[in-house]
Amino acid sequence: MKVTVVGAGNVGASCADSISYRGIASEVVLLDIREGFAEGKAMDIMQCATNTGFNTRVSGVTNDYSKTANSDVVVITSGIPRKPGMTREELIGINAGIVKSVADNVLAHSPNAIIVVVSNPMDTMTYLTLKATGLPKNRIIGMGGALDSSRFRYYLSQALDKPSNDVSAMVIGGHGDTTMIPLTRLASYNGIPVSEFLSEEELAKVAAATMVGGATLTGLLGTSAWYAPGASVAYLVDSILNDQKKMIACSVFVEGEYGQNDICIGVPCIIGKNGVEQIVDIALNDAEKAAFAKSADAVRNMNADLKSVLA
Ligand SMILES: NC(=O)c1ccc[n+]([C@@H]2O[C@H](COP(=O)([O-])OP(=O)(O)OC[C@H]3O[C@@H](n4cnc5c(N)ncnc54)[C@H](O)[C@@H]3O)[C@@H](O)[C@H]2O)c1
Ligand SMILES: O=C(O)C[C@H](O)C(=O)O
Repeated sequence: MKVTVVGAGNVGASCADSISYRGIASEVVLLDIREGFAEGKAMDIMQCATNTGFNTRVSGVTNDYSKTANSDVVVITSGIPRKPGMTREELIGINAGIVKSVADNVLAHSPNAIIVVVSNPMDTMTYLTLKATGLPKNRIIGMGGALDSSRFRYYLSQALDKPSNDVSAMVIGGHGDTTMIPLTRLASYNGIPVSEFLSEEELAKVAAATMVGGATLTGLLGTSAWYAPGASVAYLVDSILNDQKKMIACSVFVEGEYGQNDICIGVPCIIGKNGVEQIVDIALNDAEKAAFAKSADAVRNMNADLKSVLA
């Protein structure tokens, strides 16, 4: 199985590293516009093979899409990241043009690929990719919820002082500092509601930390995060290529689910060889419904800025 990762920067390279380290695909192509950069990242990753024991072939190319031909999955990470103090939404001006041209190039060489969109503002870039390519909605998946959910589980595990893998929790809604919805009511520690162990105040703190998880890391690092984003993409790609049918919160095109239409937003999805195989439309309580409607409005407003790119 072949995966192309467009953008060999922090997230793209980390994603290629995670996919090859875990043997998820037989071939990974990294593509970047910076001369020699993807080639260098690919060579560095390949030189891990004997120490970590993987057999994935990783190669890098400078803007040569012919080398990406017939990819099963294409991950788009090209574009600029935010700096401390910025929101993801501020990246739209530069990233929309990049993502659109990349999506056109990708499709010309891999007409059957499933596309995973990572570039920010991710929900809007996912919507743009869907509209610009005209691909069926099951083949365009925005990655954000997998990362936000892993951060939610991390913060819960810190508050519980227990391992993250014993915690089950999901974040839905937009992938933005104010649009994420950590589903605290449904989070559990080994099947037991977390509210049995943490006070309302502690849970509110965990939810707030989750929502600004990306901003916190950007403040510490000077640019946005990459290890957990790369690993989250690999987790999603694994479910596609190996038809695992995992339930993962992804930004997908909704048509009536959660009371919304004509936007891409984070909802629980069954992810398998056909991409998005099902949207799991669970019953939210009134507060969660209100939060989802507000999040959807913000995502919809952002999409309005795409008019000139999609014209
Ligand atoms: N969805 C998420 O959960 C999530 C997580 C982390 C980062 N991101 C986003 O991913 C994007 C990349 O972040 P990063 O930290 O890897 O940035 P980065 O600057 O390290 O890497 C971006 C790379 O894209 C390349 N690039 C730019 N234009 C290109 C084009 N037209 N074709 C091919 N490559 C091109 C650049 O040369 C660069 O190497 C940002 O928009 C960031 O906000 C999203
Ligand atoms: O925070 C960012 O800007 C990057 C990414 O969306 C993240 O959540 O790490």
